[in-house]
Amino acid sequence: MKKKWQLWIGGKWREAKSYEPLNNPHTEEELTQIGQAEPADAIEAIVEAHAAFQKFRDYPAHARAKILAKAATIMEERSEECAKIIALEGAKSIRNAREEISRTVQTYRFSAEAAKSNYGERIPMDAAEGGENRFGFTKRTPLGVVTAITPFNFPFNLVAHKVGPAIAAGNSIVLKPAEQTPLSSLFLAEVFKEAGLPDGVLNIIPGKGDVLSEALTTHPHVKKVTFTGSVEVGHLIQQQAGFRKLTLELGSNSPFIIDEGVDIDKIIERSVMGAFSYNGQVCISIQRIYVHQSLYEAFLERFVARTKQLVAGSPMDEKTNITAVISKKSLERLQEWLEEAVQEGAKLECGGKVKGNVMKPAVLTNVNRDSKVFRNEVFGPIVCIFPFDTLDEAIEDANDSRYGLNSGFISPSLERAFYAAERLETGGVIINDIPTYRIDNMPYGGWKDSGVGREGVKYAMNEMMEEKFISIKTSDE
Ligand SMILES: NC(=O)c1ccc[n+]([C@@H]2O[C@H](COP(=O)([O-])OP(=O)(O)OC[C@H]3O[C@@H](n4cnc5c(N)ncnc54)[C@H](O)[C@@H]3O)[C@@H](O)[C@H]2O)c1
Ligand SMILES: O=C[C@H](O)CS(=O)(=O)O
Repeated sequence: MKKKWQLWIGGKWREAKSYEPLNNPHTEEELTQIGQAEPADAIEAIVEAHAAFQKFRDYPAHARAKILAKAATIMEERSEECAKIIALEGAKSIRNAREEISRTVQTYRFSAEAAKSNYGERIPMDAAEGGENRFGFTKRTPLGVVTAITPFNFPFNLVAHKVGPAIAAGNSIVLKPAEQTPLSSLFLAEVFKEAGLPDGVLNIIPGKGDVLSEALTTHPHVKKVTFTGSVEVGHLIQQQAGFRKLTLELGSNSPFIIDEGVDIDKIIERSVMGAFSYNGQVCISIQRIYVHQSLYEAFLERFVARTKQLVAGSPMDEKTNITAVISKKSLERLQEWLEEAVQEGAKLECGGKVKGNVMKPAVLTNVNRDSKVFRNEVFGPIVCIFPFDTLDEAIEDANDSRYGLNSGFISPSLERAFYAAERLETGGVIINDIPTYRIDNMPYGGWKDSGVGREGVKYAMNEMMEEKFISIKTSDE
């Protein structure tokens, strides 16, 4: 590991004015020092990106695809090294970290394919009087400089969901990674250099969000801002970005409905993983489980029993399920919300104890619907379980949220599945599985406060392009 990391601007490492230590959230040991970009560095990166775009916009699709495919292969070859980076800086269990890397490789491969599939539409001009002897079509063209601000929890793959589509479209990028997990992004400097990406197309400037936000969202060269993170910061960015194109991938408190007639033995493992994978620090983590009254007691008993078996330990240990949450601040908030929920009437069925920065996964029942663990996004190892009588009641409860990213519904009845799918107010409805399901080519994004726009490589790429209509008069007759 390098002793310190500089800023990656215009295809070169540049000295930062100041450096801050990056600590391992599990051991609290210092890993390295990270250069902190200032607004002037952000502007320099934007100017470099703008200059690089002037040539990169004309790179043919096959050349962009080749760079992306090569980057994917380099990452695949170095996948264990990448997984260790996530485990060290994000305290993600090494098994989950490996899964993230294998998805990241695929996200870059999807991006390589998307680069070659930028189709337009032929418009039937003669459908309107006056449209005879004209040929009309649409074409999508790149925007220019895209700025990307990313969260800590999937530091390779959620960055890939921005960098991959941006390069596929022919844009240039300035990336500001999360303060907690900058190493995963800085690693890309080497990967894309080796893959043949021209200097200046990808710039990486770690630093503080509030310090860099204005430059990244308001500079005249910036044509699109793509943000993944909390609702609170998303709203600030939306206010700053004005009329610029904007994608906001924000938080949620995902519901999972388990209908009558379901074989619960088949879903316990998946439900526990959906609630507690990466300590619940996943935007589509299961936060609220609604179980049909006829299954409630049995489900609760088995869910709690399996939760108690989860192994807490070091992220580097192959057996570990539960690790340190990302920061002390986050841990304190989780403890506060848990205590408050219990004071407001909830029953703590298991978990909640804290050792070091690790919280044992907590299961709550009888939760008051005004408690923060119900209303807000928990983003930690706490899940709430409720019984329901009728399907309408479960759907109404699931929709009782300001968020709407993914929901899950499981039922032996196709009719009830379609009924629920029509009525659940979320960007994705995952039938017969948990809401935590995502593959990287599916359209993905939120309703309500969970966001604006869609990712999932092809969808993100389309939102990083401008559509142009071209009409050609083919004859004077
Ligand atoms: N919908 C999705 O696809 C998705 C995916 C992952 C995470 N998330 C959400 O992200 C959140 C957790 O991640 P986090 O803690 O890193 O989120 P966060 O909002 O605290 O930080 C995200 C990014 O925003 C930056 N930032 C912070 N303050 C800023 C400001 N004032 N202006 C501009 N940028 C600022 C941070 O430095 C970081 O890079 C959760 O809410 C989670 O649900 C959503
Ligand atoms: O944290 C939210 C992520 O979008 C989940 S996933 O990595 O895309 O599955």
